[in-house]
Amino acid sequence: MEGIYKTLPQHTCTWLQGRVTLYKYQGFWNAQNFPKKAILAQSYEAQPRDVLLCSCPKTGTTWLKALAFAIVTRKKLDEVGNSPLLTTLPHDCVPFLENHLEKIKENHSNFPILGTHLPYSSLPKSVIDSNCKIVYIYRNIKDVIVSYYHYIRELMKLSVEEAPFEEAFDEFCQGISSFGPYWEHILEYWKASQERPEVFLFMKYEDLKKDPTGNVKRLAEFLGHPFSIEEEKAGMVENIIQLCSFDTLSNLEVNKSGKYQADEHFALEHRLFFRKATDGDWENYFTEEMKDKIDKLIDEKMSATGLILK
Ligand SMILES: Nc1ncnc2c1ncn2[C@@H]1O[C@H](COP(=O)(O)OS(=O)(=O)O)[C@@H](OP(=O)(O)O)[C@H]1O
Repeated sequence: MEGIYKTLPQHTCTWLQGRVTLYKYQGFWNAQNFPKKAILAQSYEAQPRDVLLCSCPKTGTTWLKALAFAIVTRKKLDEVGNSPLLTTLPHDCVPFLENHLEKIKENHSNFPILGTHLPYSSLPKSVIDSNCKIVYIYRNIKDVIVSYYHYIRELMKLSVEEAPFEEAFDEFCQGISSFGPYWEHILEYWKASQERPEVFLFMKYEDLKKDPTGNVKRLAEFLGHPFSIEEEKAGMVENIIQLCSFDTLSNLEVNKSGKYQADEHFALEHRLFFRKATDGDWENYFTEEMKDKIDKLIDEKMSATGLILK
């Protein structure tokens, strides 16, 4: 299993000065150690009450995990101010299936919610067979590209001058990015949601920003933990929104320092999960030509879905 990546199509990222090579495994690009992680994750025996929070990187995963965790654990706390989210990175509250299978299994009876960036076609078969609920979050592709660019650039310790954005953009448009092609990742989940709408909730990062109250209530209902009238009157929805907001989370000591141990070889700083969280940051990076190119690409790939990624 160790050497499986050697047989796969590969691409060395020139914009990262050759420091990263991605491999195409089961139709999606990823790091060298991914096939091993995916195969392990696919051995997971899901239970019908499991809920998966699924996403491509940089689309709102951290935020969605925080919200789901706060919603599901709220009754165990005297007040929101005691939440583990104040002292724990959201990715450690809701672990990734592909990174922390053992931890998920240990804690499963207390908290059956897990996160994953796995494409739909790579999910454990048991997730489909058990009809597990799936929340899928996606985001405007242009802001995803900018977010991804800075995230990987910082991981590789390169400055903006050392990592040309134009090349990163071109690569992303070719579908070459971690868990990319981005549109294929969305399309697989979207198609599955057309076949089994009852187990899917699609959420959009920008919608969550525009209407946090409506979307958090929708999420809570889908997770099977709707807010009671008393809770709503007591401001529980707003408290959770506030707790999970970018301002709160990004200013916590735990999220400013500390390292996330993605696996036994790889750790990254918590702060890299929190950058700017603004909509439309892409306007500071895209030329008119880039905007036209990506709009055309997305029209081509997504027009049949009705999902808006621009
Ligand atoms: N609480 C909260 N609210 C709103 N936005 C948030 C929040 N937490 C993180 N972010 C922003 O989400 C972007 C990171 O995406 P992900 O969480 O999907 O990244 S990852 O896949 O977990 O690596 C990244 O976006 P950019 O700032 O545009 O880079 C983060 O800043």
